[in-house]
Amino acid sequence: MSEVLVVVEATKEFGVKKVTLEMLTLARELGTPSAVVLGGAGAAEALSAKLGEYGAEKIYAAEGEEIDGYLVAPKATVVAELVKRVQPAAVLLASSQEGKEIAARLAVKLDNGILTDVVGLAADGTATQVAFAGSTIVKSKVTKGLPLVTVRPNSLNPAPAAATPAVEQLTVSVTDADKLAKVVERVAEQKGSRPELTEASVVVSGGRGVGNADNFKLVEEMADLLGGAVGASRAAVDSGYYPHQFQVGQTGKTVSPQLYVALGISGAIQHRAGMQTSKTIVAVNKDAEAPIFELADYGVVGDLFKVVPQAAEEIRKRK
Ligand SMILES: Cc1cc2nc3c(=O)[nH]c(=O)nc-3n(C[C@H](O)[C@H](O)[C@H](O)COP(=O)(O)OP(=O)(O)OC[C@H]3O[C@@H](n4cnc5c(N)ncnc54)[C@H](O)[C@@H]3O)c2cc1C
Repeated sequence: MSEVLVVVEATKEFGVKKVTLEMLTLARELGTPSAVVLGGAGAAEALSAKLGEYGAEKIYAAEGEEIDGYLVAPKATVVAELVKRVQPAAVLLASSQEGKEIAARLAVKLDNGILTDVVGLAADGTATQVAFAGSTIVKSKVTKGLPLVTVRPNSLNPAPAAATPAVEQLTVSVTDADKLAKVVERVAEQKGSRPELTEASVVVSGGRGVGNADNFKLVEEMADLLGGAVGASRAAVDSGYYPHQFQVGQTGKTVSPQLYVALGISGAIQHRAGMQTSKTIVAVNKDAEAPIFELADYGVVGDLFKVVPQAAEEIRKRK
């Protein structure tokens, strides 16, 4: 079976991201998964056990300052060279900011088609995407080159399938043009005990209806009760209620959890763009005409300051 390249997303603190495990699971249905690790020295060794646990038969590693010290351009160059050499059946990247940018550059370098935000990929290269607030399923195929797709996090359940990957170090030869944007400093994001927003299986988001920054405690409390992450609408972020890195939507993060709870959010199209593929959507809004109710599986028309404490109380009881 042909190789399927999976470009690994990982963090120093938490290791391999869940979306990578999803991509390895998907890759096993298409061919033989090979993980591509692009990072600092020793990254492949640190990640190999986890990648093997989810079926990576091989790990291609491009490591060191040439890769880690710059933004995405060197990564795209390395993956493009690898694709030309191994001629994989498909290339999978995460639908993250970085994954999409590498994929776009790859498509240009290889003169290849690209599909983003894919939630499924069949062995014949037919990709599934979800559009228009989840109301339309789109089936598409790359018509030029190989299936080059970015996979939306939380699209499938990662399943382990043990393998013992051999690690192959790649020779990194990047051009000066790849080094035009250098990383000068890295500051670790302050993280609490909550899951990462794009990886969480439960997201509780607050909008302008939450009223002020202090009231966001209510949103946080609900998220903690459900073991979820906190999100926010742009209006909430712009009003200073919650930090920008938690914004969900077109100009924020894309989430696709099992459960999305929208508190005091109207459901503007730009907000929907970031959460419409959530499996179950619950909305609390005092306006029965709010567009979020067109999308919600369960809706409560009411004042969130009355509804949320009651819901929290009930969840606590059932716990
Ligand atoms: C180019 C562009 C990009 C954008 N990108 C994004 C994006 O990434 N993410 C995003 O979210 N938006 C984005 N927006 C903004 C978007 O259009 C909306 O303005 C925004 O989503 C509205 O946020 P909201 O629903 O919190 O606020 P509002 O639209 O003001 O809605 C607040 C809601 O809270 C309800 N409410 C008020 N008080 C209570 C209460 N006590 N209890 C219950 N309900 C209550 C109201 O009935 C109302 O429906 C973008 C806009 C543009 C033009």
